[in-house]
Amino acid sequence: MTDLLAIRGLTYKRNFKVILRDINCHVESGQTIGLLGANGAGKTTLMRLIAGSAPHFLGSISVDGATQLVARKAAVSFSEQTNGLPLNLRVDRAVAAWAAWYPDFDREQFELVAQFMDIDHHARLGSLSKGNLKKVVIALSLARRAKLYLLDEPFDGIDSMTRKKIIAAIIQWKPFDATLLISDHHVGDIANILDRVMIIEGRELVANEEADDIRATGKSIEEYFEDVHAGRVQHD
Ligand SMILES: Nc1ncnc2c1ncn2[C@@H]1O[C@H](COP(=O)(O)OP(=O)(O)OP(=O)(O)O)[C@@H](O)[C@H]1O
Repeated sequence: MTDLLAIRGLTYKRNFKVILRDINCHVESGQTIGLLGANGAGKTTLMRLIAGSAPHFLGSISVDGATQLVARKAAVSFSEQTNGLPLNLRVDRAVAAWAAWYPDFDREQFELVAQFMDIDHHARLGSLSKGNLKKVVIALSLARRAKLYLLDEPFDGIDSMTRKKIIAAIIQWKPFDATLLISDHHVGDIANILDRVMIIEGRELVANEEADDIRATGKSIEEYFEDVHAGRVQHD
């Protein structure tokens, strides 16, 4: 396996405040990674930096070997990119817009995911419930043929049946060699599908572990996260 994502010495400030400090990590292709952290830890900010939506930082970020903003943006499908879609747009128009904007958008893939998640193509985005809008966001994000998928809290405010559907869609449609980074603070939902766990705490990346190494200690991913959060796990 090769490094799909490499971050070196990443420090990011906003309004003179350090949001992330000296983040270093390497991620292989094909992995599903849980990016965990309490509210305000910096998960969304890290995703924005990786996706190229926050351009000014110290250090380097490379996705599939690309460090330049345009190449990085092309390699990453980030769920937050859908935030720019007007709420009066119908789902089928949003799909057309995605197909026009992203050359790697695969309509057939979208239709498969949409059918699986019962997405209504004629509904306007603004008329959808929170859960149904999340489904559209996930389907649009997964339908790009990207190297790296960044899903920012895909289960926030979602009922358990819908969560299960979204997780099943993720497992079924993630390309084998693509890497998926999912941020969450409810670890339980995604624990079983994770290959790797990263935890941000106190503005730093304090854990970056193989999920199986954690499981081998007899702890669940959730218990491990709680231990790190409570300072019960020593890190370098
Ligand atoms: N534009 C901004 N200006 C100043 N500070 C910001 C800005 N955006 C985010 N922050 C701060 O950066 C920190 C990290 O925020 P971020 O949204 O990345 O956290 P998060 O881990 O995604 O949180 P949550 O789980 O609540 O979504 C927070 O302290 C937040 O207040």
